[in-house]
Order: sequence, then structure tokens, then C-alpha cells
Amino acid sequence: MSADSRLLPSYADLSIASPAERRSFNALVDALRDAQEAVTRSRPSESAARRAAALLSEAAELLGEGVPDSEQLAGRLWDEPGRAQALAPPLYIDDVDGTSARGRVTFSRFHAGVRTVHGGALPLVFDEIMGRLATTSGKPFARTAHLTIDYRAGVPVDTEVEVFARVKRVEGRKLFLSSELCLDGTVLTECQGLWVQIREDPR
Ligand SMILES: CCCCCCCCCC(=O)SCCNC(=O)CCNC(=O)[C@H](O)C(C)(C)COP(=O)(O)OP(=O)(O)OC[C@H]1O[C@@H](n2cnc3c(N)ncnc32)[C@H](O)[C@@H]1OP(=O)(O)O
Repeated sequence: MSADSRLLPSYADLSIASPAERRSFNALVDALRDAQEAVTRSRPSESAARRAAALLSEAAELLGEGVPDSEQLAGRLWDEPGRAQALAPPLYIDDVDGTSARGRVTFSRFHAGVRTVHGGALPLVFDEIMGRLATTSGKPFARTAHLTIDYRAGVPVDTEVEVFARVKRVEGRKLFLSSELCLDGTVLTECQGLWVQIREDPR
């Protein structure tokens, strides 16, 4: 259960998992992230690669075909880093109010392009923090309509960076947001985003 419901989307359902289920599922997602990183960093022998592949396949088999997406936990544990969804880098959202949000993320070599973070991994973090900001504090459900990224400097891996986001203006169903990723006060990447509140809530 979240320590601070202000950080959660207006529609977050916290009853989808018991505390024990949350803990065990989070441990599973952590292990998955560790495996992604270990594979990325490794240069295994042929036999070690085959053995590791067999172990990962065994884990996938153990988890089976899964449940309908309306029942899955990945992406719906709102107060966990990256919502317990291994697609997104593990973003910790520390604060959200009606107009701004603040968080932290550490990218790893799994997210790297050539030495610095892959240009396609950065929008995942912007979409995540601006998506949270666009839908928290009583706001209705909204979808990302447009993102523009400016890559000012390479983002290092294995280094915690700060992420800030704010609502610049609202025009009817349209929310114009901006966000930046910073290290020691220097802006490394900037993002401008448009979220549109949808007419009918699909949830
Ligand atoms: C969730 C909580 C935390 C989670 C964090 C993760 C968040 C992840 C959020 C996402 O990634 S959502 C998934 C990615 N986005 C999508 O899949 C959206 C796909 N597009 C759509 O569903 C629709 O195009 C959309 C809802 C965005 C808009 O459709 P509508 O039919 O409601 O809007 P409409 O076409 O009537 O346009 C409304 C206004 O927005 C403007 N607009 C729409 N799309 C635009 C666009 N792409 N660029 C600029 N303006 C745009 C449009 O011009 C118009 O402006 P005006 O009112 O001034 O005339």
C-alpha cells in the first residue's frame, strides 16, 4: 500500500494485490531487471549462455501463460519504481502535485546505446513522469498525444539523475507539459509533451 496517495494517479486501484503479493511480485520484477542487466554485461562461455538460457526459459514456463491484462500486476503497482513494469527504467517518483512532479532514475547498461543511455530509452522516463503528472491530483485519464525530445548531452549509465516535470498550460482537454532530466543541475535531456484527456474512460 502506498505511503503517500498524492503520488498516485487519480484512478489508481491499490486493492489489486495484498501486501505479501506485492512484495513477492516486486522481488520477481527486481530479479528480472537484474537478469536483463546481467545478460547485457556478460560475455558468457557457450555452456554458461546455454545454461542461463535454460534457466530463464524454465522461469518463463513456471509463470505460465499469465492472466488477462486486467488482472496483471506489472504496470499497476503504482507506488513501485517503474510501476513494477520492467519495460521502463526504474523511476522513483518522489513528489507530484497538481502542477509539477519530481523523481529519480538510474539507467544501467541494459538501457545504453553506445556508452550513454539509448535515445529511445529516455522517452520512457518522460512518458512515465509526465503521464503520472497528467493524471494525478483528480485529473481524468489522459493519453500521450505528442512528445518532442531534445538531447542536449549524453546521459551516463550507473548514475542517479533527477527528473522534473511541470504542467505549462491547459486548454480544454489538452495538457501541455515539459520535463527535463538533470545531473548536478545541468539539463541533459528535455521533453515537451501533449496529453489529451480522452472522451470515454476505457478502464
Ligand atoms: C497512467 C498513469 C501513469 C502511467 C505513466 C505512463 C503513461 C503512459 C501514457 C501513454 O503512453 S498513453 C499511450 C500512448 N498514446 C496513445 O496511444 C494515444 C493514441 N492517440 C489517441 O488515443 C488519440 O489520438 C488521442 C486520445 C491522443 C486524441 O484523440 P481524441 O479523438 O480524443 O482527440 P481529438 O482528435 O478530438 O483532438 C483533441 C485536441 O487535441 C489535439 N491533438 C490530438 N492529437 C494531437 C497530436 N498528436 N498533436 C497535436 N495536437 C493533437 C487536436 O488537434 C485537438 O485540438 P483542438 O481541441 O485544439 O482542436
